[in-house]
Amino acid sequence: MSVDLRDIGVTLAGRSVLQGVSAHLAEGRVGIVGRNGSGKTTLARVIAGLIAPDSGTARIGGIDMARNRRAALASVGLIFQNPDHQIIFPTVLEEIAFGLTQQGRRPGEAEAAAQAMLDRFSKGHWAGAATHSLSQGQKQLLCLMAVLAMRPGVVVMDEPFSGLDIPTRMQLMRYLGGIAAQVVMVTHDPGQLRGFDRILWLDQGQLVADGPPGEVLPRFEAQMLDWGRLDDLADLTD
Ligand SMILES: Nc1ncnc2c1ncn2[C@@H]1O[C@H](COP(=O)(O)OP(=O)(O)OP(=O)(O)O)[C@@H](O)[C@H]1O
Repeated sequence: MSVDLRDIGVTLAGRSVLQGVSAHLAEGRVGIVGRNGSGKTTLARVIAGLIAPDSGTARIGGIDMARNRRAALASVGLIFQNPDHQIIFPTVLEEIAFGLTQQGRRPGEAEAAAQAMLDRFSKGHWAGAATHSLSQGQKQLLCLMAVLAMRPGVVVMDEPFSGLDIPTRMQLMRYLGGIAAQVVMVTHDPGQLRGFDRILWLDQGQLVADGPPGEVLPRFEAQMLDWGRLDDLADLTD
């Protein structure tokens, strides 16, 4: 799988949020970093097909999102920053099985695959649990399991680990390390990008660096620490 972004521009509510973002992403693990409001979530949504760019083209696996949206969407899964925006079913098993039936699997088969995904994370006992009764972190894990169960070619994740405890995070990172899908992950934590192949650094809607983690992350961290040392918070707002 690959994600091809050419000269992407996005304007939201009259404000330019992304400008001239171009990158051909063929690497297995791609991280997106940048300050609050730099456009990371917007870019993740463009890649996942939730936002059509105002200019430029986005292709997934060679398919132009604007021309064949259905085919492009079939190969990409998005894990939202806020799980409450993603969960729609009353029970955990239904939530995971739904996507699988949408892919054409029979209900019994979908439920068996959903149960297998739960077991994979030692959460088999969650099957009948009410989704609204889960904690935020548990909901986040549920969303991850639901998307991963569909085996998308590209998984786009927006701060997927923020609510997870350390053992669950480690378990999930190990799992992600082993899946065949291309992973595109937005995070504020460079520590989560160990082992990644490529990092995109966004600032004020533009790509300011694009390269291997060893090159991009030390510069990013140094810049963030420099800005963090400023006492005047007004200097930090855009
Ligand atoms: N629906 C919207 N309408 C108007 N402006 C928006 C909308 N969504 C995002 N923006 C603006 O676009 C800019 C980029 O937002 P985005 O959520 O992509 O940033 P981000 O890098 O993901 O931030 P964070 O790290 O805080 O999650 C921000 O200035 C934000 O206010």
